[in-house]
Amino acid sequence: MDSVTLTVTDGLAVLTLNRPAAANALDLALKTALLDGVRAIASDGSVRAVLIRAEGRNFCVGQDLAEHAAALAASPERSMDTVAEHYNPLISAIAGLPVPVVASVQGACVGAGLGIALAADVVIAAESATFATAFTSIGLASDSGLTRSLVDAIGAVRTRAFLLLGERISAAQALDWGLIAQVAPDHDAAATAESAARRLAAGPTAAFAAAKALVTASLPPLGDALERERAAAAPLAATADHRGAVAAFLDKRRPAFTGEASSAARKEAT
Ligand SMILES: CCCCCCCCCCCCC/C=C/C(=O)SCCNC(=O)CCNC(=O)[C@H](O)C(C)(C)COP(=O)(O)OP(=O)(O)OC[C@H]1O[C@@H](n2cnc3c(N)ncnc32)[C@H](O)[C@@H]1OP(=O)(O)O
Repeated sequence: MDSVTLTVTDGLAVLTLNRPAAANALDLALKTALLDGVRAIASDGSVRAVLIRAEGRNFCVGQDLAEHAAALAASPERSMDTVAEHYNPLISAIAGLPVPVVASVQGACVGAGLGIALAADVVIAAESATFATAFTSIGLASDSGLTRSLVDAIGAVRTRAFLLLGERISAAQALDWGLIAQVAPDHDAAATAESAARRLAAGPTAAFAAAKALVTASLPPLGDALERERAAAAPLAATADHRGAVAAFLDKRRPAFTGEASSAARKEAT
């Protein structure tokens, strides 16, 4: 089964995460296929709007932690290479598309899955959808551009709390915070998102591109945030807190954090 499907009809590209049995957890195959899909869309001049959606109960639960545990065991330092090789290029490619991008979210939208959704322009969620950052719960800080997209959407104070407390919020709360554009009944959400994307695909594409570019120019550079997140990830991957939290998740038990400083923090302190 393909990790991703991509169709283009009447100017609308529909990119589907297709790993429902794993809650669309991002393994190497899915990350690679997503990046290839967005790059194919970027080079297809016939595309006038994009819909990012997912098969199954959950939109995306972020990095596949089983795969990550194996990478950590092999080489903690190298385990974060995927941030530079996959996550950062993927978020940049989505955010850099000159056409309107709609994300249709159901179920859990977590971690890098939240980063993917917020790289879109319009997020339309099913009322039972939930949103979480999850990073600090596994001893990481943040990635997928969320330190820019969250601050842009909900402000730095709420972003800090969202990252530090690791709470899981409802679609209604996300709408109230200004994190997403619309909430629709569960039975209607996918159709609502597709209808919005089809409307955009039939709209004034040049004007949409200009509007996107103007808003982007008013924000801090996404690339800077992605680079800071990448630099922060590797030292954290080497901490016992991170390794222990990933193991605890896979063992379905609560992690016990020691609070040790990362090697980078230790170096800075000396
Ligand atoms: C060859 C090279 C390979 C290199 C690979 C290296 C990887 C490097 C990683 C880089 C890290 C930086 C980038 C990080 C990106 C991130 O996204 S970090 C955040 C990762 N995501 C999480 O931590 C979320 C963990 N999951 C949860 O918190 C909860 O599951 C949930 C999403 C809030 C949903 O909760 P709930 O509704 O209660 O369902 P659950 O029962 O918990 O889960 C359902 C099943 O899905 C499985 N699952 C959920 N999340 C993941 C995941 N991220 N990875 C793998 N599997 C996941 C969960 O285990 C359940 O499975 P079953 O028990 O089999 O039903």
